[in-house]
Amino acid sequence: MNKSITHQSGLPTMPQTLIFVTGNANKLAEVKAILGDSVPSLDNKALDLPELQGTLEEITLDKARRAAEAIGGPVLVEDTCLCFNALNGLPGPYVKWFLQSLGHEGLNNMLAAYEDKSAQAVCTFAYCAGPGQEAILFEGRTDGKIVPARGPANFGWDAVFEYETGQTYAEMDKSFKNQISHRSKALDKVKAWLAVNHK
Ligand SMILES: O=P(O)(O)OP(=O)(O)OP(=O)(O)OC[C@H]1O[C@@H](n2cnc3c(O)ncnc32)[C@H](O)[C@@H]1O
Ligand SMILES: [Mg+2]
Repeated sequence: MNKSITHQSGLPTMPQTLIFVTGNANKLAEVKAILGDSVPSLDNKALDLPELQGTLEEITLDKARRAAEAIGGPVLVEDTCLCFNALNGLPGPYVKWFLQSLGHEGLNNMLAAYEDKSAQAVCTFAYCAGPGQEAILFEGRTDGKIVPARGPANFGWDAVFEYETGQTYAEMDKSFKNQISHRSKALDKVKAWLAVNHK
């Protein structure tokens, strides 16, 4: 079994609306585009939840727990990491703060001392059925490399993450990004799980 998905059999089906808690409008747009009508009861709430420091699993589980407490019902959250292989996975879950402080150029400069510019984009969704319930994780990873910024700069580090096609995420058609991205790989697993467990 894929260790990033923890299936819980025998869970009751839950007819309530599932709330995707994110303060990030770009994430929301991609999630809607990828899921389409496959999860008809999905709604959104923009909360900027405090995020624990730790491994990406710990951070996402804690985020889901806090979101379920805030919403009082079933929630979906996700945390996105950008992991530089030369830096043993850093900045990882802290990329938001590195990007905010250093910009695209700074992210490139972090790798100036290394020949290895390879990186992984990692998306971890967590589903939590409600306050006090254990969350379930769904992970997707896409390999790429860090390059000087190319393409529109309106979504995070899209402009510095180059995929194997030679395009950065920012240079791609949105629909192509949504076929190969870390987020779409994680959402494939979410979709399959929700189809069985959340009707
Ligand atoms: O409310 P939440 O969902 O937490 O939204 P956020 O923007 O705070 O997102 P994260 O905590 O997951 O931080 C991830 C950082 O990576 C950025 N990011 C997320 N997904 C991305 C993607 O597909 N392409 C480029 N940048 C992305 C995002 O803008 C943040 O700077
Ligand atoms: Mg966040």
